[in-house]
Amino acid sequence: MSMSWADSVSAAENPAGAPSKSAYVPPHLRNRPSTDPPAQASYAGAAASLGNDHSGYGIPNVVGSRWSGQRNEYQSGYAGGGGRGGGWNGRSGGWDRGRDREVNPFTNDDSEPVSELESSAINFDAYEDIPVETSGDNVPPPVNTFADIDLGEAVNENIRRCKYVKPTPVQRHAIPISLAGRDLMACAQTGSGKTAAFCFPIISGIMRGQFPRPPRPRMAFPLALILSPTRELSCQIHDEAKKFSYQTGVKVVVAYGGAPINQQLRELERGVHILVATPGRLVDLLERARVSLQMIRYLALDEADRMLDMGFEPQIRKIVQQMDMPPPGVRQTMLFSATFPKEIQRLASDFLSAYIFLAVGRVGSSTDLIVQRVEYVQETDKRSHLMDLLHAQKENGVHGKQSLTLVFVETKKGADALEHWLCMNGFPATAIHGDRTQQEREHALRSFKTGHTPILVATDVAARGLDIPHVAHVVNFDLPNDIDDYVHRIGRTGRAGKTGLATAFFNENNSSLARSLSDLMQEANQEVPAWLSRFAARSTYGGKNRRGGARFGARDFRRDSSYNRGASGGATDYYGGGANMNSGYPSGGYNASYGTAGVTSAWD
Ligand SMILES: Nc1ncnc2c1ncn2[C@@H]1O[C@H](COP(=O)(O)OP(=O)(O)OP(=O)(O)O)[C@@H](O)[C@H]1O
Repeated sequence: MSMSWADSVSAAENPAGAPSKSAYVPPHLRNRPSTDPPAQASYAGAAASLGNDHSGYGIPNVVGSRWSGQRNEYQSGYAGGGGRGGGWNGRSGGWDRGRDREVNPFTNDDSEPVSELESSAINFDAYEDIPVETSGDNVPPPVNTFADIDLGEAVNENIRRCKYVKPTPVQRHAIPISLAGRDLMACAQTGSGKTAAFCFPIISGIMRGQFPRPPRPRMAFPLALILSPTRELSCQIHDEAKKFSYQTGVKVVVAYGGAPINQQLRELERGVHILVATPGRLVDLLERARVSLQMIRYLALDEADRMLDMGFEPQIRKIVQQMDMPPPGVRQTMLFSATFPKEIQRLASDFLSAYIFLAVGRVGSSTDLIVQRVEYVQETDKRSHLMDLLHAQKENGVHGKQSLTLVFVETKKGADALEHWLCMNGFPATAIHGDRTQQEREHALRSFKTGHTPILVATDVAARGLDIPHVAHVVNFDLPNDIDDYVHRIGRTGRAGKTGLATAFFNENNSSLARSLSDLMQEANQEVPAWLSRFAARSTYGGKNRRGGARFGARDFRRDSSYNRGASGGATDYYGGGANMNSGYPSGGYNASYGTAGVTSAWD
């Protein structure tokens, strides 16, 4: 089957101000009447300024009168896009303080020097004919070029600096949907450009929006919140968002655990429009009353299914539903991932209002840019087998400075042990896992990215989102229990139209994964070894396998008959029936309930 990207180129359960009895109430929320909607009027597009006249709150003046003579009015209106009156036009709008301190993010790239060139060399032909499905009411049509989207000149200039020639398929569909002010649940394959798909509309919306003045000094009132599950991913999104927002005046700040909080607090005090954060550190900042979410206009969850699974859901509910964030419908919410189990979709719908579901490629599928191999290897033979692979790579010249190998293991101890063993055997390796200090984690990643240590041994902490150029080979030394984790792990290679290789060591311990692995490989046009098919035939779906007893492939859970029967009126509330399918999907869905996916390694 051809699998490429087609078009080439509650209202919250517990609304703000009504924390549950047992919930922690930060000082700035205490004694608030429970019915007080946070800054409601401001979200109606009322003219207000985010200008900072508070001492010590040095954020740029978004639409304050001081800048009125320098802005361009945006003529193309977007419903719900945050108002039209204010647009900034790149360099003419900017920070009233600290502007000249804005470091040029395009000269501050610690990745390989070739990376910029490669961005422009994205192989869009690889993405022909990918199935795209949208469902929901009045889905805005996709665009073909960045010029078709009115993101503003400053953002367009940054797109050119990034060397993005045309939008990837998920960007073609997701950006117009978001610019139209619609909530979105988007599923697209690893490495397909989801970060820009949610960053561009947020930046553009903040640039053209009119927002009220932050009510308090010494407290940060971001307009947009981007949550991601790991520190490294948050840093990466922050770096990307800074490139996309360079010289727009939109200020992006990152907050994540393991790094000194005082530095992050100082940064926040200087002002923030877009806060990129890991959930744990954000909860800390909220509890210290140093951040308020009452002005949040945009909420994006990257790796949304991970953010809503057992490990993170309570923290996310606390942040989104139990603090002072405006409810769905008032804020705009965007959920992105490469995988979206139906049970997680169901949970996620609590956070969304009349949303559009977008699937580019089959939900949870892997890209066929990645050649997948599975080898039968007993536990005791894994090290020597890995050594053979690495030796072969060396001999074939695949393993050079530009080609990196990422080796996934199940445990932190296992990562330490394998790193040590590889180094002892003459293979320059480093490791990343949750028991390492943040400094060690960052050092390991840098050393890997620059090719100094071209082998990185990692737990699942590195499985999601990380965009490391030149990862030529992903080895699943230990396979995960969950097929979605496998999809994310192998997705560290074969990104942005490039090809990659993924090798998995399989043995009896992985029997429960056999069927979903075999289905996934078949679906991605990979050769499935006969022995794996035999394992698959013997095994049933189950255990921690989220796909349950269904056929591979999933879609908007609102289209399930069980959902429509079970939800009293919910089906019509959520899903207006306007489904758009550019290509057929198998009728099977997820039948089994979502299991307790292993959350072992230290996230955040
Ligand atoms: N329009 C574009 N043209 C060229 N390159 C692009 C474009 N959009 C994104 N990229 C590049 O593609 C790579 C992958 O993008 P990104 O990290 O956003 O993928 P992703 O879909 O979020 O992946 P994952 O599911 O693993 O998180 C990045 O290096 C990014 O710079």
